[in-house]
Amino acid sequence: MSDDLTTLHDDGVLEIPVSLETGGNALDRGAILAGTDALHRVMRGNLKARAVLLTGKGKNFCAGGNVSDFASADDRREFLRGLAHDLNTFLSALYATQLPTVAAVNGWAAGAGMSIALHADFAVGGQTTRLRPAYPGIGLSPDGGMSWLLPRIVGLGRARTILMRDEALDAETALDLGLLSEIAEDDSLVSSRARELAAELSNGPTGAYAAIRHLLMTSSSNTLAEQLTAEAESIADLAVTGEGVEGVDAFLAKRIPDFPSARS
Ligand SMILES: CCCCCCCCCCCCC/C=C/C(=O)SCCNC(=O)CCNC(=O)[C@H](O)C(C)(C)COP(=O)(O)OP(=O)(O)OC[C@H]1O[C@@H](n2cnc3c(N)ncnc32)[C@H](O)[C@@H]1OP(=O)(O)O
Repeated sequence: MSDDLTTLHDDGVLEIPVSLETGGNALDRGAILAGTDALHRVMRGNLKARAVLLTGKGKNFCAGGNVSDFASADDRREFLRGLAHDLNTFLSALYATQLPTVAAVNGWAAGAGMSIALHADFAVGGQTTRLRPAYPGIGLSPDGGMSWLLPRIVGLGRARTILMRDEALDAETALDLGLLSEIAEDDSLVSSRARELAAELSNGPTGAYAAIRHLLMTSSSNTLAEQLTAEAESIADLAVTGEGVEGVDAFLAKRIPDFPSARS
Protein backbone atom coordinates (compact mmCIF):
# COMPACT_ATOMS: atom_id res chain seq x y z
CA MET A 1 0.00 0.00 0.00
CA SER A 2 1.33 3.41 -0.75
CA ASP A 3 -0.31 6.75 -0.91
CA ASP A 4 1.59 9.87 -1.80
CA LEU A 5 3.19 9.96 1.63
CA THR A 6 3.08 6.69 3.60
CA THR A 7 4.24 3.27 2.35
CA LEU A 8 3.55 -0.23 3.70
CA HIS A 9 6.47 -2.33 2.44
CA ASP A 10 6.10 -6.04 1.64
CA ASP A 11 8.02 -6.98 4.80
CA GLY A 12 5.45 -5.26 7.04
CA VAL A 13 7.34 -2.02 7.64
CA LEU A 14 5.05 1.03 7.59
CA GLU A 15 7.15 4.01 6.48
CA ILE A 16 5.88 7.43 7.57
CA PRO A 17 7.69 10.66 6.62
CA VAL A 18 7.28 13.37 9.26
CA SER A 19 8.81 16.14 7.14
CA LEU A 20 9.20 16.87 3.46
CA GLU A 21 11.89 18.77 1.57
CA THR A 22 9.67 21.82 1.49
CA GLY A 23 9.40 24.32 4.32
CA GLY A 24 12.87 23.74 5.65
CA ASN A 25 12.04 20.14 6.58
CA ALA A 26 9.49 21.42 9.10
CA LEU A 27 6.78 19.01 10.24
CA ASP A 28 4.49 18.49 7.28
CA ARG A 29 0.80 18.63 8.20
CA GLY A 30 -0.22 16.42 5.30
CA ALA A 31 2.42 13.83 6.12
CA ILE A 32 1.46 13.68 9.81
CA LEU A 33 -2.21 13.46 8.83
CA ALA A 34 -1.48 10.60 6.40
CA GLY A 35 0.67 8.90 9.00
CA THR A 36 -2.05 9.18 11.63
CA ASP A 37 -4.60 7.76 9.20
CA ALA A 38 -2.32 4.81 8.36
CA LEU A 39 -1.72 4.09 12.07
CA HIS A 40 -5.47 4.17 12.71
CA ARG A 41 -5.93 1.67 9.87
CA VAL A 42 -3.34 -0.58 11.54
CA MET A 43 -5.30 -0.31 14.80
CA ARG A 44 -8.52 -1.29 12.99
CA GLY A 45 -6.76 -4.28 11.43
CA ASN A 46 -7.10 -2.90 7.92
CA LEU A 47 -3.35 -2.50 7.46
CA LYS A 48 -1.05 -5.43 8.32
CA ALA A 49 2.07 -3.61 9.51
CA ARG A 50 4.60 -5.11 11.93
CA ALA A 51 6.97 -2.16 12.44
CA VAL A 52 6.96 1.62 11.89
CA LEU A 53 9.78 3.59 10.24
CA LEU A 54 9.75 7.38 10.74
CA THR A 55 11.74 9.32 8.16
CA GLY A 56 12.49 12.87 7.07
CA LYS A 57 12.50 13.75 3.38
CA GLY A 58 15.41 16.07 2.70
CA LYS A 59 18.60 17.02 4.49
CA ASN A 60 17.04 16.94 7.97
CA PHE A 61 14.83 14.47 9.86
CA CYS A 62 12.60 17.31 11.00
CA ALA A 63 12.99 20.98 11.96
CA GLY A 64 9.88 20.97 14.15
CA GLY A 65 6.68 22.90 13.60
CA ASN A 66 6.63 25.36 10.71
CA VAL A 67 7.52 28.67 12.36
CA SER A 68 6.24 30.61 9.34
CA ASP A 69 2.80 29.12 9.96
CA PHE A 70 2.90 30.21 13.59
CA ALA A 71 3.61 33.78 12.51
CA SER A 72 0.85 33.89 9.93
CA ALA A 73 -1.88 32.51 12.21
CA ASP A 74 -4.67 34.93 13.13
CA ASP A 75 -4.86 33.48 16.65
CA ARG A 76 -1.40 32.15 17.45
CA ARG A 77 -2.49 30.63 20.79
CA GLU A 78 -5.34 28.59 19.32
CA PHE A 79 -3.27 27.69 16.25
CA LEU A 80 -0.32 26.32 18.23
CA ARG A 81 -2.66 24.68 20.74
CA GLY A 82 -4.42 22.93 17.87
CA LEU A 83 -1.14 21.84 16.28
CA ALA A 84 0.16 20.45 19.56
CA HIS A 85 -3.04 18.45 20.09
CA ASP A 86 -2.87 17.21 16.48
CA LEU A 87 0.70 16.07 17.07
CA ASN A 88 -0.49 14.31 20.23
CA THR A 89 -3.08 12.43 18.16
CA PHE A 90 -0.28 11.15 15.91
CA LEU A 91 1.94 10.18 18.85
CA SER A 92 -0.93 8.46 20.67
CA ALA A 93 -1.67 6.44 17.54
CA LEU A 94 2.00 5.46 17.35
CA TYR A 95 1.70 3.78 20.77
CA ALA A 96 -1.77 2.36 20.19
CA THR A 97 -0.57 0.31 17.21
CA GLN A 98 1.81 -1.51 19.59
CA LEU A 99 4.47 -1.83 16.86
CA PRO A 100 8.24 -1.37 17.24
CA THR A 101 9.28 2.02 15.89
CA VAL A 102 12.52 3.16 14.26
CA ALA A 103 13.43 6.77 13.41
CA ALA A 104 15.97 7.51 10.66
CA VAL A 105 17.41 10.70 12.14
CA ASN A 106 19.38 12.29 9.32
CA GLY A 107 20.69 15.80 9.89
CA TRP A 108 18.75 17.86 12.40
CA ALA A 109 15.93 16.77 14.68
CA ALA A 110 14.76 20.04 16.19
CA GLY A 111 11.71 21.08 18.20
CA ALA A 112 8.83 18.69 17.73
CA GLY A 113 11.14 16.81 15.36
CA MET A 114 13.34 15.98 18.36
CA SER A 115 10.22 15.10 20.37
CA ILE A 116 9.13 12.62 17.69
CA ALA A 117 12.60 11.04 17.55
CA LEU A 118 12.45 10.49 21.33
CA HIS A 119 9.26 8.43 20.95
CA ALA A 120 10.96 5.93 18.61
CA ASP A 121 12.21 2.72 20.23
CA PHE A 122 15.33 3.01 18.06
CA ALA A 123 16.78 6.24 16.64
CA VAL A 124 19.49 5.73 14.01
CA GLY A 125 21.68 8.79 13.51
CA GLY A 126 24.54 9.70 11.21
CA GLN A 127 27.86 11.46 11.66
CA THR A 128 26.30 14.93 11.32
CA THR A 129 23.05 14.17 13.16
CA ARG A 130 22.17 16.79 15.77
CA LEU A 131 19.25 17.13 18.18
CA ARG A 132 18.07 20.47 19.48
CA PRO A 133 14.97 21.37 21.54
CA ALA A 134 14.69 24.71 19.67
CA TYR A 135 11.56 25.67 21.64
CA PRO A 136 13.23 28.24 23.94
CA GLY A 137 15.06 29.60 20.91
CA ILE A 138 11.74 30.97 19.72
CA GLY A 139 10.39 31.72 23.18
CA LEU A 140 8.27 28.57 23.54
CA SER A 141 8.11 25.54 25.83
CA PRO A 142 8.34 21.93 24.62
CA ASP A 143 5.50 19.77 23.29
CA GLY A 144 5.17 16.32 21.77
CA GLY A 145 6.06 14.68 25.09
CA MET A 146 9.62 16.03 25.30
CA SER A 147 9.27 17.17 28.93
CA TRP A 148 8.15 13.64 29.88
CA LEU A 149 10.53 11.53 27.79
CA LEU A 150 13.75 13.53 28.03
CA PRO A 151 14.13 13.43 31.84
CA ARG A 152 13.29 9.72 31.82
CA ILE A 153 16.08 9.09 29.32
CA VAL A 154 18.82 11.46 30.49
CA GLY A 155 17.76 12.40 34.03
CA LEU A 156 15.98 15.51 35.31
CA GLY A 157 19.09 17.60 35.81
CA ARG A 158 20.53 16.97 32.37
CA ALA A 159 17.10 17.39 30.76
CA ARG A 160 16.74 20.78 32.40
CA THR A 161 20.07 22.06 31.06
CA ILE A 162 19.42 20.66 27.57
CA LEU A 163 16.01 22.30 27.44
CA MET A 164 16.75 25.58 29.17
CA ARG A 165 20.04 26.10 27.33
CA ASP A 166 18.51 24.86 24.05
CA GLU A 167 21.59 22.70 23.61
CA ALA A 168 22.48 21.39 20.14
CA LEU A 169 23.51 17.79 20.83
CA ASP A 170 25.86 16.18 18.32
CA ALA A 171 25.51 12.50 17.39
CA GLU A 172 28.09 11.16 19.85
CA THR A 173 26.60 13.13 22.75
CA ALA A 174 23.09 12.02 21.79
CA LEU A 175 24.30 8.40 21.66
CA ASP A 176 26.00 8.69 25.04
CA LEU A 177 22.80 10.14 26.51
CA GLY A 178 20.64 7.36 25.04
CA LEU A 179 18.82 9.70 22.65
CA LEU A 180 20.21 7.83 19.65
CA SER A 181 20.40 4.01 19.67
CA GLU A 182 23.19 3.85 17.09
CA ILE A 183 25.17 5.97 14.61
CA ALA A 184 25.59 4.80 11.02
CA GLU A 185 29.14 4.82 9.68
CA ASP A 186 28.19 7.47 7.16
CA ASP A 187 25.35 9.96 6.75
CA SER A 188 24.45 8.28 3.45
CA LEU A 189 23.77 5.03 5.35
CA VAL A 190 21.28 6.36 7.92
CA SER A 191 18.19 5.59 5.85
CA SER A 192 19.31 2.12 4.75
CA ARG A 193 20.43 1.14 8.26
CA ALA A 194 17.15 2.35 9.80
CA ARG A 195 15.19 0.51 7.11
CA GLU A 196 17.21 -2.67 7.76
CA LEU A 197 16.59 -2.41 11.53
CA ALA A 198 12.86 -1.87 10.98
CA ALA A 199 12.76 -4.99 8.79
CA GLU A 200 14.53 -7.02 11.49
CA LEU A 201 12.02 -5.84 14.10
CA SER A 202 9.13 -6.54 11.73
CA ASN A 203 10.31 -10.14 11.62
CA GLY A 204 10.55 -10.35 15.40
CA PRO A 205 8.12 -10.86 18.33
CA THR A 206 6.26 -7.57 17.94
CA GLY A 207 3.90 -8.43 20.81
CA ALA A 208 6.85 -8.84 23.17
CA TYR A 209 8.38 -5.56 21.94
CA ALA A 210 5.13 -3.73 22.72
CA ALA A 211 4.92 -5.32 26.17
CA ILE A 212 8.53 -4.40 26.94
CA ARG A 213 7.90 -0.78 25.94
CA HIS A 214 4.68 -0.64 28.02
CA LEU A 215 6.41 -2.08 31.10
CA LEU A 216 9.29 0.38 30.78
CA MET A 217 7.06 3.41 30.10
CA THR A 218 4.83 2.70 33.10
CA SER A 219 7.60 1.59 35.47
CA SER A 220 8.50 5.11 36.61
CA SER A 221 5.03 5.65 38.09
CA ASN A 222 4.77 2.15 39.64
CA THR A 223 5.99 0.92 43.00
CA LEU A 224 8.26 -2.15 42.84
CA ALA A 225 5.36 -4.33 44.01
CA GLU A 226 3.10 -2.92 41.26
CA GLN A 227 5.82 -3.45 38.64
CA LEU A 228 6.43 -7.05 39.75
CA THR A 229 2.71 -7.71 39.38
CA ALA A 230 2.61 -6.01 35.96
CA GLU A 231 5.53 -8.14 34.76
CA ALA A 232 3.93 -11.35 35.98
CA GLU A 233 0.65 -10.53 34.22
CA SER A 234 2.47 -9.49 31.03
CA ILE A 235 4.61 -12.64 30.71
CA ALA A 236 1.55 -14.77 31.43
CA ASP A 237 -0.52 -13.00 28.77
CA LEU A 238 2.25 -13.32 26.16
CA ALA A 239 2.78 -17.01 26.93
CA VAL A 240 -0.54 -17.86 25.27
CA THR A 241 -0.20 -15.59 22.23
CA GLY A 242 0.76 -17.01 18.87
CA GLU A 243 4.23 -15.48 19.16
CA GLY A 244 4.68 -16.69 22.74
CA VAL A 245 3.78 -20.26 21.81
CA GLU A 246 5.90 -20.12 18.64
CA GLY A 247 8.91 -18.77 20.54
CA VAL A 248 8.88 -21.59 23.10
CA ASP A 249 8.12 -24.30 20.53
CA ALA A 250 10.87 -23.11 18.17
CA PHE A 251 13.44 -23.11 20.98
CA LEU A 252 12.61 -26.68 21.97
CA ALA A 253 12.65 -27.78 18.31
CA LYS A 254 16.00 -26.00 17.86
CA ARG A 255 14.71 -23.96 14.91
CA ILE A 256 14.35 -20.22 14.09
CA PRO A 257 10.96 -18.95 15.27
CA ASP A 258 8.57 -17.74 12.58
CA PHE A 259 6.96 -14.88 14.50
CA PRO A 260 5.21 -13.17 11.53
CA SER A 261 3.27 -16.36 10.72
CA ALA A 262 2.48 -16.93 14.39
CA ARG A 263 1.08 -13.40 14.76
CA SER A 264 -1.05 -13.28 11.64
C1 LIG B 1 -4.70 14.17 13.39
C2 LIG B 1 -3.44 14.50 12.62
C3 LIG B 1 -3.31 15.99 12.25
C4 LIG B 1 -2.07 16.30 11.42
C5 LIG B 1 -1.46 17.68 11.70
C6 LIG B 1 -0.22 17.55 12.54
C7 LIG B 1 0.47 18.90 12.77
C8 LIG B 1 1.99 18.76 12.81
C9 LIG B 1 2.65 20.00 13.40
C10 LIG B 1 2.74 19.90 14.93
C11 LIG B 1 3.53 21.08 15.49
C12 LIG B 1 3.38 21.16 16.98
C13 LIG B 1 4.05 22.40 17.53
C14 LIG B 1 5.54 22.36 17.26
C15 LIG B 1 6.35 23.28 17.85
C16 LIG B 1 7.79 23.30 17.55
O1 LIG B 1 8.42 22.40 17.01
S1 LIG B 1 8.53 24.77 18.03
C17 LIG B 1 10.18 24.64 17.36
C18 LIG B 1 10.14 24.94 15.87
N1 LIG B 1 11.43 24.70 15.25
C19 LIG B 1 12.46 25.57 15.34
O2 LIG B 1 12.38 26.61 15.93
C20 LIG B 1 13.72 25.18 14.61
C21 LIG B 1 14.04 26.26 13.61
N2 LIG B 1 15.09 25.82 12.70
C22 LIG B 1 16.38 25.75 13.10
O3 LIG B 1 16.75 25.94 14.23
C23 LIG B 1 17.34 25.37 12.02
O4 LIG B 1 16.73 25.60 10.77
C24 LIG B 1 17.79 23.91 12.08
C25 LIG B 1 16.59 23.00 12.18
C26 LIG B 1 18.71 23.74 13.26
C27 LIG B 1 18.51 23.58 10.78
O5 LIG B 1 19.51 24.52 10.58
P1 LIG B 1 20.19 24.62 9.13
O6 LIG B 1 20.43 23.24 8.61
O7 LIG B 1 21.31 25.58 9.29
O8 LIG B 1 19.08 25.21 8.18
P2 LIG B 1 18.58 26.74 8.16
O9 LIG B 1 19.43 27.53 7.21
O10 LIG B 1 18.40 27.24 9.54
O11 LIG B 1 17.12 26.55 7.53
C28 LIG B 1 16.98 26.26 6.13
C29 LIG B 1 15.72 26.96 5.69
O12 LIG B 1 14.60 26.30 6.34
C30 LIG B 1 13.90 27.24 7.14
N3 LIG B 1 13.44 26.59 8.36
C31 LIG B 1 14.18 25.83 9.18
N4 LIG B 1 13.45 25.38 10.21
C32 LIG B 1 12.19 25.86 10.01
C33 LIG B 1 10.97 25.74 10.74
N5 LIG B 1 10.87 24.99 11.84
N6 LIG B 1 9.90 26.40 10.26
C34 LIG B 1 9.97 27.12 9.12
N7 LIG B 1 11.11 27.29 8.36
C35 LIG B 1 12.20 26.65 8.84
C36 LIG B 1 14.89 28.37 7.43
O13 LIG B 1 14.23 29.57 7.74
C37 LIG B 1 15.66 28.43 6.12
O14 LIG B 1 14.84 29.08 5.18
P3 LIG B 1 15.54 30.00 4.04
O15 LIG B 1 16.33 31.05 4.79
O16 LIG B 1 14.39 30.55 3.24
O17 LIG B 1 16.44 29.06 3.27
